[in-house]
Amino acid sequence: MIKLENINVNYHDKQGHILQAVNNVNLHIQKGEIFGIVGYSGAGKSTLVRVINLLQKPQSGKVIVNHQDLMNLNEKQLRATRKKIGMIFQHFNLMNSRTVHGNVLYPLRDAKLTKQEKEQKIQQLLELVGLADKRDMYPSQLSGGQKQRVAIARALANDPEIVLCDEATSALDPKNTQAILKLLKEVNQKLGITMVLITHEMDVVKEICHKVAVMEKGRVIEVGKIVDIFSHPKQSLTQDFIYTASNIELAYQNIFDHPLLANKLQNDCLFELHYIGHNSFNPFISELYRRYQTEVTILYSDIEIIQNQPVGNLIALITSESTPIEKIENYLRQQNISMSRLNALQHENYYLI
Ligand SMILES: Nc1ncnc2c1ncn2[C@@H]1O[C@H](COP(=O)(O)OP(=O)(O)OP(=O)(O)O)[C@@H](O)[C@H]1O
Repeated sequence: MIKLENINVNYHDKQGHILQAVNNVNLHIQKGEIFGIVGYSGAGKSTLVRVINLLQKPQSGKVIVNHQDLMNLNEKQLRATRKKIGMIFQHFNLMNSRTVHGNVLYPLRDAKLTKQEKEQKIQQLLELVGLADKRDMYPSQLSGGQKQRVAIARALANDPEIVLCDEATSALDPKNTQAILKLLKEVNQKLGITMVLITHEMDVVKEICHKVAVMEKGRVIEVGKIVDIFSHPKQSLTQDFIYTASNIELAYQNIFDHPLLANKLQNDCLFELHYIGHNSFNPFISELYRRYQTEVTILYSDIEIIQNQPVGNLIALITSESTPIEKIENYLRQQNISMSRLNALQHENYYLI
């Protein structure tokens, strides 16, 4: 559906220096997917997402949407294509002088529909986003979450095939964030709209995306299905993002600060285990004891359901007197449980070895 090939975007700063905001990016986004692009501020996410509808023209590369290279379109063709790509912004970008109804009507001003058809459409959209009773209100009379609902209705007015969401929930409180993510998911499922969602919050990605690309300094450094990325992140930046979206970092702090654990940490091996799918329910801890008389003390554990798959994380002390730890690692690997040993003595800056 969307193919970005070798995209490069450069900016010039006031001193005339070139800044490479997007550096040779290749992405393939399938029809009907919710695709997340995550990265810290300045990574190039907004620039990249604006390339998809050519609001930002790249210096080089191909932007292919529905088998059409947008770089080859003339202005009129591009305007028609852009109508099929809706956009939602962090700060809603509503017109304050128009009512909710007026904001949703605006993108329909040139549509080849009768007045009655337009009214019917607006009514349907306002019902979809749960704002039918607010149609005559002005943006200043709405909460942030309600404003974003208006923005979503407006983005859907021209029956887009793609919706680009630029930090759509970053200005909202946690409750409204959840409600807007739920609505976006519904829109994706009911209308089959492909969504590209940029954010600096891995929690948002975890909640609704099917796939994610991680960006750093203009480059895509890792891309994959959510479950794979969360269970086996390859890059340390990806791991950082995942840690911030879980309680694992706090768990480490508590573990290393705990006076009773300090001695134990000197003698026993501390491990981080990750597993996905059915393994989350396998009684592997009792199995380790039965097979190898190995004791596992769980210091932290959680199981999340990501894209309908259980994903488990565990921090545990493993005491194995008679069996070499390599044998245990081997056994767990056979169960598709990945295991990393932590050097507990370096706990100021704990690290995986
Ligand atoms: N119009 C511009 N002129 C010059 N530099 C720009 C322009 N727009 C963005 N940049 C720079 O390009 C880089 C990428 O910016 P971009 O906004 O795409 O990143 P981002 O990941 O979306 O960040 P944020 O989450 O803060 O919006 C940054 O260093 C930014 O300062």
